[in-house]
Amino acid sequence: MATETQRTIRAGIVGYGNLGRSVEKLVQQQPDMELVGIFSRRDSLETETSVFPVAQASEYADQIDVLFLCLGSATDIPEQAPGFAENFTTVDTYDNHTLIPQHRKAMDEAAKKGGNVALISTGWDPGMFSLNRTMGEAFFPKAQQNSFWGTGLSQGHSDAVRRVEGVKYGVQYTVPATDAIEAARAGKGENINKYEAHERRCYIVAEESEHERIRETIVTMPDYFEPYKTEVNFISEEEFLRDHQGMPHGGRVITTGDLEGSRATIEYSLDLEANPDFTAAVQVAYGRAAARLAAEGRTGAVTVLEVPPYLLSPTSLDELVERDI
Ligand SMILES: NC(=O)C1=CN([C@@H]2O[C@H](COP(=O)(O)OP(=O)(O)OC[C@H]3O[C@@H](n4cnc5c(N)ncnc54)[C@H](OP(=O)(O)O)[C@@H]3O)[C@@H](O)[C@H]2O)C=CC1
Ligand SMILES: N[C@@H](CCCC(=O)C(=O)O)C(=O)O
Repeated sequence: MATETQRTIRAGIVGYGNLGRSVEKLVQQQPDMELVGIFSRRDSLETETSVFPVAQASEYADQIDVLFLCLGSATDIPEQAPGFAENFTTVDTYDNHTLIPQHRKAMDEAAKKGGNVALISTGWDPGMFSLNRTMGEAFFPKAQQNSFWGTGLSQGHSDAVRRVEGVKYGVQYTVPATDAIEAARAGKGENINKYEAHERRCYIVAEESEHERIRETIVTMPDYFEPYKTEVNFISEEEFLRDHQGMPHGGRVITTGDLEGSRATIEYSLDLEANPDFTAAVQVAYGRAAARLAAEGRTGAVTVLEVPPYLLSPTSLDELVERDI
C-alpha cells in the first residue's frame, strides 16, 4: 500500500504496441500511480486513455513524473529515446545487448542535460536476467553461467523483423537446445555457445517477390540474428492471424560453481504466458524507482544493477524489512 505521505506518480506512455498496452493496464493497477496519457505516432488508438500526438510530448513535461518508453528497440529507441530523456524521466526496455553501452551513454548525456533520470534496459532480458547474472557471478570464486531463452516469442526480434521493408506481419520464436540446458544444470556449460544453443524461427507475411530479399536481410542482421541459425518461413496472412497471436516466452539463467569443497547451483527461471505483460510489470516497478530517484535529485542514466530493490515496491521499507527479510 502507498503511504499517505507518498505522492502519486504521474505516468505517461510512448508507443502503443504490445508493451504499451500491457503497461497501460498495469499502471492502472498501481496504488501510487495515475496514467496521464499515451503519446503515439498514430492519430487514434483503441483505448479509453487520453491519446496525444507524440510530436507534442514535450508540452506535457510538467504533468508527467515518469514516461514509459514502449517503443521498438530495433530502430525507435536509438532514434527517439535520448530526445525523450531530455524532457522526462524515462524507463525503457531497450534490448540490443551489444549496443547497451552506447545507449547508456546517449541516455546519460540527454538525461543529465534535462536534469532527469533515464532508467535503461529494464524488462527480463535485459533486466531481471541481468541482475541474476551479476548476483550469480558475485557468489562464486569461479562461476559457470549460461542464459537460455524460450521456447517463446521474442518481442525484440519480432520488432526487428517487422522493421524490414516489405514485411506485413512477422514474429520470431527463440528455441533453446534442451541438452544444453541439461548440461548447464550439471555444471558442464563451459563450452556452450549461445549462438549454437538456440535457433531462431521467423514466420513472415510478405509479397512473394520480396521473399528472398527479406530472408537475406533477416539472416544477416547483426546482433539480433547473425550468427544464430535462423529459419525464415513465409506463410499466408490467414495462417499468421490464426496461429501467431499468442506471445508466450520464458527462459533461465543457470549459474553453478564450486565453493571450495561443495557445489551450488542457482537457477532463475521465468515461465510467461504473455511476454509483454511480464516485461511491462518489471518496467512499471522500475518506473516507480525512477520517479523516486529523480525526486531525490539523481540525474543521468541508471541501470537495473544500480537500483536498490525496495525502490521498486509500493510497500514501505519498514514493512518490507518486517515481511520479507
Ligand atoms: N528487456 C526485455 O526483457 C524486453 C524488451 N522488450 C522490448 O519491447 C519492444 C517493443 O515490443 P512490442 O511492444 O512487442 O513492439 P510493437 O511492434 O508491438 O510496438 C512497437 C511500436 O510500434 C508502433 N505500433 C504498434 N502497433 C502498431 C500498429 N498496429 N500500426 C502501426 N504502428 C504500431 C507503436 O508506436 P506508435 O504508438 O507510436 O505507433 C509501438 O510503440 C521490443 O522491441 C523489445 O526490445 C520486449 C520484451 C522483453
Ligand atoms: N528481449 C526479449 C526478452 C528476452 C528473450 C530473448 O532475448 C530471446 O528470445 O532471444 C524480448 O524482446 O522478448
